[in-house]
Amino acid sequence: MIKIKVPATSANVGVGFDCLGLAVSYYSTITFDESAEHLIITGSPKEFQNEDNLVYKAFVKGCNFLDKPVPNVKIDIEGDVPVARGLGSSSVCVVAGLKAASVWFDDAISTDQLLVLATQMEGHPDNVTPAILGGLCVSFLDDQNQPQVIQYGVSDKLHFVAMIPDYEVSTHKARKVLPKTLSYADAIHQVSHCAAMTKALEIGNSDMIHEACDDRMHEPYRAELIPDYSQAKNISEQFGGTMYISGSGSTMMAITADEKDADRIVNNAQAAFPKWIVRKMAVDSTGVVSEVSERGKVLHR
Ligand SMILES: Nc1ncnc2c1ncn2[C@@H]1O[C@H](COP(=O)(O)OP(=O)(O)O)[C@@H](O)[C@H]1O
Ligand SMILES: N[C@@H](CCOP(=O)(O)O)C(=O)O
Repeated sequence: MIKIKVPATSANVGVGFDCLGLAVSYYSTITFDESAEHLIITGSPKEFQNEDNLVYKAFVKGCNFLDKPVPNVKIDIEGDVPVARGLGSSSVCVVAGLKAASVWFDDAISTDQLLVLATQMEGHPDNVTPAILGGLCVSFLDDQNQPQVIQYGVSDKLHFVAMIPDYEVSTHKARKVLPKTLSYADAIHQVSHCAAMTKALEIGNSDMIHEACDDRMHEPYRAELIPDYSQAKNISEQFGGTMYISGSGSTMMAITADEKDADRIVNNAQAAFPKWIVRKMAVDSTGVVSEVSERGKVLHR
C-alpha cells in the first residue's frame, strides 16, 4: 500500500497572484492499493467516486508519462483539506495521484518532472509547487513552459490563522470575475508589494507585511464572492492581524507576529462564525511525503 500525505496550500499570499504559495500544516492523506476491480474510490464525496476523480486522473497521467499500464487500484481519500475553499484541494489531488504513480513504479518521476506534470494539470504553479516542496515558494513558467521555483524562508515569529467558511468558492468561477488587463501603475504597485511581501515574511516584520499586503490583481474582485469578507477582515485587523484571501477563497488567512493576537483572532472569528473552521496553522516545510507498507509493516518512506 502506498500512502501519500499532501499539505494544504495558501496560494497568492495576498499580492503574489499565480506565483506565490505557502504550504501549511493541514493535510490530506490518500492511500493507493492493489485492487481486483478496475477502480474503487472511497472517502471522497460520492460525486467524485468515478473515473473523473482528479486523484485518479493524475495517477493515470503519471502512469502514461512513464509509459506504464495503469494498474487496477483502490484509492482512499481522507483528510482535512476542504473542497473549493482556497486551500488547494485540487493540488492535493493532483500531487497525490502523480506522486503515487511515481512511487508505484519505483520513484520513477523526478521532483522536476512532478512539478511540470502537476503544473500542466493545475494550470498555474502556485499551489502545486509548495504542495510538492513545502514552505513559501515563488514559481513561474519559463519560455519553454517549464516551472522555475525559488523558495523563501518564513520567520517562525509569524502565526497564521485560517478562517474557513462553510461555503465554497470555485477557483474556476473566481478566475472569471477578474479583469483582463492591468494598468502600468497597478503593475508597478503589484511588483513592489510582492517583492516586499516575500522579504517581510522572511524576517517576520508584521508592519511591513501589513503595508505589502495590498493587492490590486484579484482580491478587490473576489471579495465580492465572500459575503463575510469585511467582517472577517475587521476581526483580523482589530487584533493586529493582516488578512488576505487564501487562493481564490473562500478561506481568509490572517497573519500576526503575536501569538496572543492569533488566539484572539481565532476566538473572535469562531464566535462570529460558529459554523466555520477557524484554526491556527504553521508553515509546512516538507511538502508531499510518501510511505510504502505491506501488512502493517512500513517498507520505506
Ligand atoms: N476529495 C476529492 N476527490 C476528488 N476531487 C476533488 C477532491 N477534492 C477536490 N477535488 C477536485 O478539486 C476541485 C476543487 O478545486 P478548486 O475549485 O480549485 O478549489 P480548491 O481551492 O480547493 O483547490 C473539485 O471540484 C474537484 O474537481
Ligand atoms: N492563483 C490561483 C490560486 C487558486 O488557489 P485555490 O486554492 O483557490 O485553488 C488563483 O488565485 O486563481
